[in-house]
Amino acid sequence: MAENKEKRILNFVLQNAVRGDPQSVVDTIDTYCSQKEWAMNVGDEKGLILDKIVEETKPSVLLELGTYCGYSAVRIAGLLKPGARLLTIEFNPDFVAIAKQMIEFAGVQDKVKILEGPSETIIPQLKKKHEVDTLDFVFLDHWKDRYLPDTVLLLVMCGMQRKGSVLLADNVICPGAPEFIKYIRNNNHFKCTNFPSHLEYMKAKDAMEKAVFLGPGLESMC
Ligand SMILES: CCCNc1ncnc2c1ncn2[C@@H]1O[C@H](/C=C/CNC(=O)c2cc(-c3ccc(F)cc3)cc(O)c2O)[C@H](C)[C@H]1O
Ligand SMILES: [Mg+2]
Repeated sequence: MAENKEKRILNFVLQNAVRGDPQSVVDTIDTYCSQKEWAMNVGDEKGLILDKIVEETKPSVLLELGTYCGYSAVRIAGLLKPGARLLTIEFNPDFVAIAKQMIEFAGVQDKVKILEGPSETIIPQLKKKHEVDTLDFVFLDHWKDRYLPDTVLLLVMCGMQRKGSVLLADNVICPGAPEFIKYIRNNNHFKCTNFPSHLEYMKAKDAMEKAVFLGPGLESMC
């Protein structure tokens, strides 16, 4: 297998983190990516915002779009109550392989299921194939121009958002997700909150956007 950055991150974790300890895996990735090679993990600063929102939402069924190396999947899984589960979608098989090993090393494999494939194919399968009724929490961190189409897909699938379910989007400043932001802030079925922060491991400004679904209006009753 080609030696690449993601493989080096995984190997650094396997050699330096504490097996079965999600926080140790997260801290070890942050150490590597801040000192050796930058990578697009949500990181330690925005990670604290993610932690707080997951903890206050107390979700049972969660979805992540864009697993990459599994950093946020491990971070989120470490906060989940017994029985809660995270589904994470990733279409690059090399990253699926990396994330699988990262998740298993962290000992959270019973809470996290990686769904391999493009989100636009997997999302319509969530109800029937993956027994998802509604989603309590969705973390958007995949290609930024896919945030909006996938949010609409999740809504259109009906029941994918119950009253109070939370969407959290990374990178709404850097690289930015302007179409998503324009849509979600103008949609009166969502209550939006912006969380200013910084790009992972850098000084550049970034932010996360939280959007709480207020429930379907009559016009969108399915
Ligand atoms: C079309 C298929 C869609 N459906 C899909 N279905 C399944 N999986 C998908 C889909 N689309 C993408 N993925 C996977 O998700 C991951 C992609 C993650 C993307 N993240 C960024 O681009 C980013 C950039 C920067 C950044 C900031 C500043 C810079 F200077 C440089 C970079 C920072 C950040 O925090 C960032 O998260 C993974 C690599 C990719 O295979
Ligand atoms: Mg990101």
